[in-house]
Amino acid sequence: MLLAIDCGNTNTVFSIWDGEKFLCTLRTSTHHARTADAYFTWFSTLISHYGIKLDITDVIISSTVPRVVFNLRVFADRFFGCRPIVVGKPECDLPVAVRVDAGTQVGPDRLVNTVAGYDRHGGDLIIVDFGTATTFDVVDTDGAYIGGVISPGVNLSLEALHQSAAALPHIDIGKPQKVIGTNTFECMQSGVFWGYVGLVREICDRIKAERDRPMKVISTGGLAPLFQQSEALYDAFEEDLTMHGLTVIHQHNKDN
Ligand SMILES: Nc1ncnc2c1ncn2[C@@H]1O[C@H](COP(=O)(O)OP(=O)(O)O)[C@@H](O)[C@H]1O
Ligand SMILES: CC(C)(COP(=O)(O)O)[C@@H](O)C(=O)NCCC(=O)O
Ligand SMILES: [K+]
Repeated sequence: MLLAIDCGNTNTVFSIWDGEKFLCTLRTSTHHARTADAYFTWFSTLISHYGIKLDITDVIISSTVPRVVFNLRVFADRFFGCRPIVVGKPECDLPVAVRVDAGTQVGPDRLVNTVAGYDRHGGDLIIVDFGTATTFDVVDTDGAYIGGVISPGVNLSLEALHQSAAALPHIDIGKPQKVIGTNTFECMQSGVFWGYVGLVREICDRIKAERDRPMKVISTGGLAPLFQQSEALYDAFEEDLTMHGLTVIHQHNKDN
Protein backbone atom coordinates (compact mmCIF):
# COMPACT_ATOMS: atom_id res chain seq x y z
CA MET A 1 0.00 0.00 0.00
CA LEU A 2 1.06 3.55 -0.70
CA LEU A 3 1.50 6.20 1.96
CA ALA A 4 1.07 9.65 0.42
CA ILE A 5 2.29 12.62 2.47
CA ASP A 6 1.34 16.21 1.62
CA CYS A 7 3.24 18.65 3.77
CA GLY A 8 2.00 22.25 3.64
CA ASN A 9 3.31 25.20 5.64
CA THR A 10 0.55 24.74 8.25
CA ASN A 11 -0.53 21.09 8.13
CA THR A 12 0.92 17.76 7.06
CA VAL A 13 -1.59 15.21 5.73
CA PHE A 14 -0.96 11.45 5.51
CA SER A 15 -3.23 9.23 3.40
CA ILE A 16 -3.09 5.49 2.76
CA TRP A 17 -3.98 4.41 -0.79
CA ASP A 18 -4.76 0.72 -1.36
CA GLY A 19 -4.73 1.06 -5.17
CA GLU A 20 -8.45 1.82 -5.40
CA LYS A 21 -9.36 4.08 -2.51
CA PHE A 22 -7.94 6.07 0.41
CA LEU A 23 -8.27 4.04 3.60
CA CYS A 24 -7.74 7.02 5.90
CA THR A 25 -6.54 10.62 6.01
CA LEU A 26 -4.57 11.81 9.03
CA ARG A 27 -3.60 15.40 9.73
CA THR A 28 -0.89 16.85 11.96
CA SER A 29 0.70 20.28 12.24
CA THR A 30 3.83 20.84 10.18
CA HIS A 31 6.90 21.01 12.36
CA HIS A 32 10.40 20.52 10.99
CA ALA A 33 11.83 19.29 14.29
CA ARG A 34 9.42 16.32 14.53
CA THR A 35 11.51 13.15 14.43
CA ALA A 36 10.91 9.93 12.49
CA ASP A 37 10.12 8.17 15.78
CA ALA A 38 7.58 10.84 16.71
CA TYR A 39 5.87 10.49 13.30
CA PHE A 40 5.67 6.74 13.75
CA THR A 41 4.26 6.90 17.30
CA TRP A 42 1.47 9.21 16.09
CA PHE A 43 0.89 7.35 12.82
CA SER A 44 0.80 3.81 14.22
CA THR A 45 -1.55 4.84 17.04
CA LEU A 46 -4.10 6.29 14.62
CA ILE A 47 -3.73 3.42 12.16
CA SER A 48 -4.55 0.88 14.85
CA HIS A 49 -7.39 3.11 16.08
CA TYR A 50 -8.94 2.84 12.60
CA GLY A 51 -8.21 -0.90 12.45
CA ILE A 52 -5.96 -0.61 9.39
CA LYS A 53 -3.22 -3.18 8.86
CA LEU A 54 0.19 -1.54 8.70
CA ASP A 55 1.30 -2.75 5.29
CA ILE A 56 3.08 0.22 3.67
CA THR A 57 5.34 -0.68 0.75
CA ASP A 58 5.73 2.72 -0.93
CA VAL A 59 5.91 6.33 0.22
CA ILE A 60 5.54 9.53 -1.81
CA ILE A 61 6.10 12.99 -0.34
CA SER A 62 5.25 16.51 -1.49
CA SER A 63 6.56 19.20 0.83
CA THR A 64 6.40 22.99 0.65
CA VAL A 65 8.75 23.00 3.66
CA PRO A 66 12.16 21.60 2.61
CA ARG A 67 13.37 21.05 6.19
CA VAL A 68 10.75 18.42 7.05
CA VAL A 69 11.76 16.09 4.24
CA PHE A 70 14.81 14.72 6.04
CA ASN A 71 12.85 13.27 8.97
CA LEU A 72 10.09 11.98 6.65
CA ARG A 73 12.74 10.14 4.63
CA VAL A 74 14.10 8.56 7.81
CA PHE A 75 10.51 7.64 8.81
CA ALA A 76 9.93 5.85 5.47
CA ASP A 77 13.27 4.08 5.59
CA ARG A 78 13.22 3.01 9.24
CA PHE A 79 9.62 1.83 9.54
CA PHE A 80 8.69 0.71 6.03
CA GLY A 81 12.09 -0.09 4.54
CA CYS A 82 11.46 2.07 1.51
CA ARG A 83 13.02 5.01 -0.28
CA PRO A 84 10.32 7.63 -0.79
CA ILE A 85 9.65 9.47 -4.03
CA VAL A 86 9.95 13.19 -3.28
CA VAL A 87 8.11 15.48 -5.72
CA GLY A 88 10.41 18.15 -7.13
CA LYS A 89 13.57 16.05 -6.74
CA PRO A 90 15.35 15.00 -9.95
CA GLU A 91 14.53 11.31 -9.40
CA CYS A 92 10.78 12.07 -9.45
CA ASP A 93 9.45 12.19 -13.00
CA LEU A 94 6.28 14.19 -13.63
CA PRO A 95 3.64 13.17 -16.19
CA VAL A 96 3.23 16.84 -17.20
CA ALA A 97 5.63 19.52 -18.44
CA VAL A 98 6.59 22.56 -16.36
CA ARG A 99 6.97 25.75 -18.40
CA VAL A 100 8.28 28.51 -16.13
CA ASP A 101 11.35 30.79 -16.01
CA ALA A 102 14.63 28.85 -16.00
CA GLY A 103 15.97 28.24 -12.49
CA THR A 104 12.70 29.05 -10.71
CA GLN A 105 11.38 26.81 -7.92
CA VAL A 106 7.74 25.81 -8.20
CA GLY A 107 6.01 24.66 -5.01
CA PRO A 108 5.65 20.87 -5.28
CA ASP A 109 2.04 21.13 -4.08
CA ARG A 110 1.28 23.20 -7.18
CA LEU A 111 2.83 20.59 -9.47
CA VAL A 112 0.88 17.83 -7.73
CA ASN A 113 -2.37 19.80 -8.07
CA THR A 114 -1.63 20.29 -11.77
CA VAL A 115 -1.13 16.56 -12.32
CA ALA A 116 -4.32 15.74 -10.40
CA GLY A 117 -6.40 18.36 -12.19
CA TYR A 118 -5.20 17.26 -15.63
CA ASP A 119 -5.80 13.60 -14.81
CA ARG A 120 -9.40 14.28 -13.77
CA HIS A 121 -10.44 17.10 -16.08
CA GLY A 122 -7.97 17.44 -18.96
CA GLY A 123 -6.28 20.76 -19.72
CA ASP A 124 -7.15 24.48 -19.59
CA LEU A 125 -7.64 24.66 -15.84
CA ILE A 126 -7.23 27.10 -13.01
CA ILE A 127 -6.65 25.32 -9.69
CA VAL A 128 -7.27 27.39 -6.57
CA ASP A 129 -5.73 25.95 -3.39
CA PHE A 130 -6.75 27.59 -0.10
CA GLY A 131 -3.73 26.72 2.06
CA THR A 132 -1.38 28.86 4.13
CA ALA A 133 -1.10 30.85 0.93
CA THR A 134 -3.90 30.83 -1.66
CA THR A 135 -2.39 29.67 -4.91
CA PHE A 136 -3.77 29.72 -8.45
CA ASP A 137 -2.12 27.16 -10.71
CA VAL A 138 -2.64 27.53 -14.45
CA VAL A 139 -2.74 24.28 -16.44
CA ASP A 140 -2.21 24.48 -20.21
CA THR A 141 -4.19 22.52 -22.82
CA ASP A 142 -1.57 19.73 -22.77
CA GLY A 143 -1.51 19.54 -18.95
CA ALA A 144 1.65 21.61 -18.46
CA TYR A 145 2.02 23.83 -15.41
CA ILE A 146 2.59 27.30 -16.87
CA GLY A 147 2.61 29.49 -13.75
CA GLY A 148 -0.04 31.21 -11.70
CA VAL A 149 -0.65 33.49 -8.77
CA ILE A 150 0.28 33.44 -5.05
CA SER A 151 -1.92 35.43 -2.64
CA PRO A 152 -1.85 35.65 1.15
CA GLY A 153 -3.95 32.89 2.72
CA VAL A 154 -7.29 33.62 4.39
CA ASN A 155 -6.07 32.89 7.92
CA LEU A 156 -2.78 34.63 7.22
CA SER A 157 -4.69 37.80 6.28
CA LEU A 158 -6.77 37.67 9.47
CA GLU A 159 -3.66 36.94 11.55
CA ALA A 160 -1.79 39.85 9.96
CA LEU A 161 -4.57 42.25 10.99
CA HIS A 162 -4.46 40.93 14.55
CA GLN A 163 -0.66 41.00 14.75
CA SER A 164 -0.26 44.50 13.39
CA ALA A 165 -3.18 46.38 14.93
CA ALA A 166 -3.45 46.58 18.72
CA ALA A 167 -7.25 46.78 18.82
CA LEU A 168 -8.00 43.98 16.35
CA PRO A 169 -8.74 40.60 17.94
CA HIS A 170 -7.91 37.12 16.65
CA ILE A 171 -11.01 35.90 14.83
CA ASP A 172 -11.98 32.91 12.70
CA ILE A 173 -13.24 33.30 9.16
CA GLY A 174 -16.93 32.86 8.38
CA LYS A 175 -19.42 34.11 5.83
CA PRO A 176 -20.94 37.42 6.96
CA GLN A 177 -24.63 38.01 6.14
CA LYS A 178 -23.96 41.54 4.97
CA VAL A 179 -21.06 43.72 3.90
CA ILE A 180 -21.37 46.65 6.35
CA GLY A 181 -20.18 45.42 9.74
CA THR A 182 -21.52 47.13 12.87
CA ASN A 183 -18.77 45.85 15.20
CA THR A 184 -15.05 45.06 14.91
CA PHE A 185 -15.61 41.34 14.43
CA GLU A 186 -18.12 41.83 11.59
CA CYS A 187 -15.95 44.49 9.94
CA MET A 188 -12.92 42.18 9.93
CA GLN A 189 -14.86 39.16 8.66
CA SER A 190 -16.44 41.25 5.94
CA GLY A 191 -13.11 42.66 4.78
CA VAL A 192 -11.46 39.29 4.49
CA PHE A 193 -14.45 37.25 3.25
CA TRP A 194 -15.79 39.65 0.62
CA GLY A 195 -12.29 40.79 -0.23
CA TYR A 196 -11.45 37.18 -0.94
CA VAL A 197 -14.55 36.60 -3.06
CA GLY A 198 -13.44 39.58 -5.14
CA LEU A 199 -9.85 38.38 -5.24
CA VAL A 200 -10.74 34.91 -6.50
CA ARG A 201 -13.22 36.23 -9.07
CA GLU A 202 -10.90 38.95 -10.38
CA ILE A 203 -7.84 36.73 -10.64
CA CYS A 204 -9.74 33.94 -12.43
CA ASP A 205 -11.33 36.47 -14.85
CA ARG A 206 -7.95 38.00 -15.62
CA ILE A 207 -6.30 34.61 -16.16
CA LYS A 208 -9.11 33.62 -18.57
CA ALA A 209 -8.79 36.96 -20.41
CA GLU A 210 -5.01 36.62 -20.63
CA ARG A 211 -5.36 33.11 -22.02
CA ASP A 212 -8.32 34.16 -24.18
CA ARG A 213 -10.20 30.88 -23.81
CA PRO A 214 -12.70 29.25 -21.44
CA MET A 215 -11.09 27.50 -18.50
CA LYS A 216 -12.48 25.25 -15.80
CA VAL A 217 -11.85 26.41 -12.23
CA ILE A 218 -11.20 23.66 -9.65
CA SER A 219 -10.75 24.43 -5.97
CA THR A 220 -9.22 22.53 -3.08
CA GLY A 221 -8.13 23.21 0.51
CA GLY A 222 -10.04 23.36 3.81
CA LEU A 223 -11.59 26.78 3.30
CA ALA A 224 -12.69 26.31 -0.32
CA PRO A 225 -16.28 25.18 0.55
CA LEU A 226 -16.86 28.36 2.56
CA PHE A 227 -16.16 30.46 -0.52
CA GLN A 228 -18.25 28.33 -2.82
CA GLN A 229 -21.50 29.01 -0.92
CA SER A 230 -23.80 30.85 -3.32
CA GLU A 231 -20.92 32.73 -4.92
CA ALA A 232 -20.32 30.26 -7.78
CA LEU A 233 -16.61 31.01 -7.84
CA TYR A 234 -15.55 27.59 -9.16
CA ASP A 235 -16.81 24.72 -11.26
CA ALA A 236 -15.82 22.03 -8.76
CA PHE A 237 -14.43 21.56 -5.25
CA GLU A 238 -12.21 18.51 -4.73
CA GLU A 239 -11.03 17.93 -1.20
CA ASP A 240 -8.68 15.09 -2.15
CA LEU A 241 -7.10 16.78 -5.20
CA THR A 242 -3.52 16.91 -3.88
CA MET A 243 -3.69 13.34 -2.57
CA HIS A 244 -5.04 12.14 -5.91
CA GLY A 245 -2.13 13.85 -7.66
CA LEU A 246 0.34 12.03 -5.42
CA THR A 247 -1.15 8.64 -6.37
CA VAL A 248 -0.95 9.55 -10.10
CA ILE A 249 2.70 10.64 -9.81
CA HIS A 250 3.55 7.51 -7.85
CA GLN A 251 1.97 5.27 -10.49
CA HIS A 252 3.71 7.20 -13.28
CA ASN A 253 7.11 6.66 -11.63
CA LYS A 254 6.40 2.94 -11.07
CA ASP A 255 5.45 2.53 -14.73
CA ASN A 256 8.47 4.39 -16.12
N1 LIG B 1 -11.94 22.86 7.32
C1 LIG B 1 -11.29 23.96 7.75
N2 LIG B 1 -11.97 24.95 8.39
C2 LIG B 1 -11.31 26.06 8.82
N3 LIG B 1 -10.00 26.26 8.67
C3 LIG B 1 -9.30 25.32 8.06
C4 LIG B 1 -9.89 24.11 7.56
N4 LIG B 1 -8.91 23.37 6.98
C5 LIG B 1 -7.78 24.08 7.11
N5 LIG B 1 -8.01 25.24 7.75
C6 LIG B 1 -7.06 26.30 8.02
O1 LIG B 1 -6.71 26.83 6.76
C7 LIG B 1 -5.31 27.15 6.74
C8 LIG B 1 -4.66 26.37 5.64
O2 LIG B 1 -4.73 25.01 5.95
P1 LIG B 1 -4.11 23.90 5.01
O3 LIG B 1 -4.97 23.77 3.79
O4 LIG B 1 -3.89 22.67 5.80
O5 LIG B 1 -2.74 24.64 4.65
P2 LIG B 1 -1.33 24.10 4.17
O6 LIG B 1 -1.59 23.10 3.09
O7 LIG B 1 -0.65 25.33 3.68
O8 LIG B 1 -0.64 23.51 5.36
C9 LIG B 1 -4.75 26.82 8.11
O9 LIG B 1 -4.70 28.02 8.86
C10 LIG B 1 -5.77 25.84 8.67
O10 LIG B 1 -5.83 25.89 10.07
C1 LIG C 1 3.08 29.15 -2.49
C2 LIG C 1 3.35 28.13 -1.40
C3 LIG C 1 3.97 28.83 -0.20
C4 LIG C 1 1.99 27.52 -0.99
O1 LIG C 1 2.21 26.64 0.09
P1 LIG C 1 1.04 26.16 1.10
O2 LIG C 1 0.05 27.27 1.22
O3 LIG C 1 0.40 24.94 0.45
O4 LIG C 1 1.72 25.80 2.36
C5 LIG C 1 4.25 26.96 -1.93
O5 LIG C 1 3.69 26.40 -3.08
C6 LIG C 1 5.67 27.43 -2.24
O6 LIG C 1 6.47 27.55 -1.36
N1 LIG C 1 5.94 27.71 -3.55
C7 LIG C 1 7.24 28.14 -4.02
C8 LIG C 1 7.14 29.25 -5.02
C9 LIG C 1 6.27 28.95 -6.22
O7 LIG C 1 5.48 28.00 -6.23
O8 LIG C 1 6.38 29.68 -7.22
K1 LIG D 1 -1.64 23.30 -0.10
